[in-house]
Amino acid sequence: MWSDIEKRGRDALTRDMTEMLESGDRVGSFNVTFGDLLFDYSKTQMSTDDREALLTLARQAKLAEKRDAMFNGHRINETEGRAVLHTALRNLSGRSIHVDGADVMPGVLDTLTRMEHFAEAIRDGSFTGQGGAITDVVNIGIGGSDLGPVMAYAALAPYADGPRVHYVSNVDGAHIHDTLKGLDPTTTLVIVASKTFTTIETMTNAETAKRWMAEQVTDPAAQFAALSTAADRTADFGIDPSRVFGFEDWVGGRYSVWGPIGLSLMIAIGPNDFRDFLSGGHEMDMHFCGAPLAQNMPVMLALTGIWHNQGQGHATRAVLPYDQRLLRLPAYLQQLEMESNGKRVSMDGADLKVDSGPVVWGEPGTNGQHAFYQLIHQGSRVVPCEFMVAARGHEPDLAHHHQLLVANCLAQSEALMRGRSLDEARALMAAKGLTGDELDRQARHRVFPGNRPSTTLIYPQLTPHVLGQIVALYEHRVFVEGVILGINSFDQWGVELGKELANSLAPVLAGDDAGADKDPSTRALVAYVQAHRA
Ligand SMILES: O=P(O)(O)OC[C@H]1O[C@H](O)[C@H](O)[C@@H](O)[C@@H]1O
Repeated sequence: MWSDIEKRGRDALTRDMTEMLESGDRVGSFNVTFGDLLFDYSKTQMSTDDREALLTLARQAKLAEKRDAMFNGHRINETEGRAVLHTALRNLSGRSIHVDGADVMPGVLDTLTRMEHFAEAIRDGSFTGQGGAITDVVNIGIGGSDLGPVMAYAALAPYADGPRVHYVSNVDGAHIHDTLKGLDPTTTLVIVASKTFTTIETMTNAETAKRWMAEQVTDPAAQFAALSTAADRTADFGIDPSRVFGFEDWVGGRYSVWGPIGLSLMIAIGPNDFRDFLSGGHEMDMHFCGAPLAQNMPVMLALTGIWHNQGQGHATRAVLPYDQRLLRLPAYLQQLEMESNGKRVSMDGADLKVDSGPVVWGEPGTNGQHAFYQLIHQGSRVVPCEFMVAARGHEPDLAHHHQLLVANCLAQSEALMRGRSLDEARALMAAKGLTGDELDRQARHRVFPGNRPSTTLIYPQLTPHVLGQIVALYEHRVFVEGVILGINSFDQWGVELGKELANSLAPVLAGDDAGADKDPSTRALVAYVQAHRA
């Protein structure tokens, strides 16, 4: 089956997308609408037959069964023996969900209610710091305990009417130093967000924040809250259980923004808007579970990804939101997609027969246009581009900005597809008065090969509800790609080795260990640091 997809994908590389669009009702057929969203994948080289083959691939991978197993709490994360139920965190339907016979929903909803009371108390000033109402919230976390709330807080800035929220993730002291500088410890709430409550970066930053607060506050722990699955460790840190919001091991870190890890977002935008975010995600869940595969947005987004990556051999994918407030979405999706599907063995431990998930990268438009789009248009490698844009912004007075933004977004996908031929480039140079060899040479630099694929996701406006739909769309896309690749999208063993070696290097850097087991290159780098750090 893979050989068929690979052959189809490679054969299609020379197929003319412009011609494909002219024939039949490709525009009407190569898109999916759901709720507020329109996903257009007509500017690709995928034919109707190819799409059928991809759908067959999905069916052969038992996609529907595996999807149902996830939603029904089966332990599909086999290498960690865990269920995968981030969808329960946004299940506002009243449906119960069982893990090993026990309904998890009462616990989920109870925690949601506790979060809402706490968020409201901060927002209305009934919970105060030792110097008065909370003005600033500092969320300390990394990876999944950071990227989701960071991304969503920026995305939903128009809805933020609570205290300011700041995010500290990096163990680099510069991050916490620059964040705390200028904050008043007596009116700051620190949230320590860590599923495991052992992550070295987070615990180091949390201790530093506690010392900072202790300089001016008699009871620093009273201005700390914790989000974690490890209640015992939060207690050891000194955080009162009334400000600990727990979750279960069936919430993966990179899928955790919907639950307690989203507390900073909830404090910023308020519980009602947070519920809108959840309901957007939940609607996408219902769509994913109910829509036929060919009209299923996550499925078609995933199959387009498989087509471009494994089928056509394009090793990267660019995510290009024409939405400045989605500036952290590419980083969020890097964790979601690459930590989930960057794996070279299948569920049973055998080597994958095809490449694992692609390298994901991107920046908001229009900024990227003035930076890396050169390569996207004229480089020798093809980069499938995933554009996204809102029909309207949040600034009615600046509607002309938004119109320019949308025009640029649509123009880029048009330019990628259309390109500019040598004849067209020659005509341009002739019009400038060039002739002979000079005309030819200058024209060649101005050729755009075109026929480069892209997809576009359009939504009316970036509301909490729409953001919920988009994030859940991408989560399920990752799931579908993982199922088709036959891998476990829910573990992350690939991050462990570096952590272990960092732990063993710390005493070497400190000079307490000679580092005899380290390679010559690493020893030389250590020696450099030791010589220059004084
Ligand atoms: O939430 P924590 O337990 O602190 O984990 C934070 C992050 O670190 C780990 O190394 C994983 O790579 C991430 O998936 C996780 O989100």
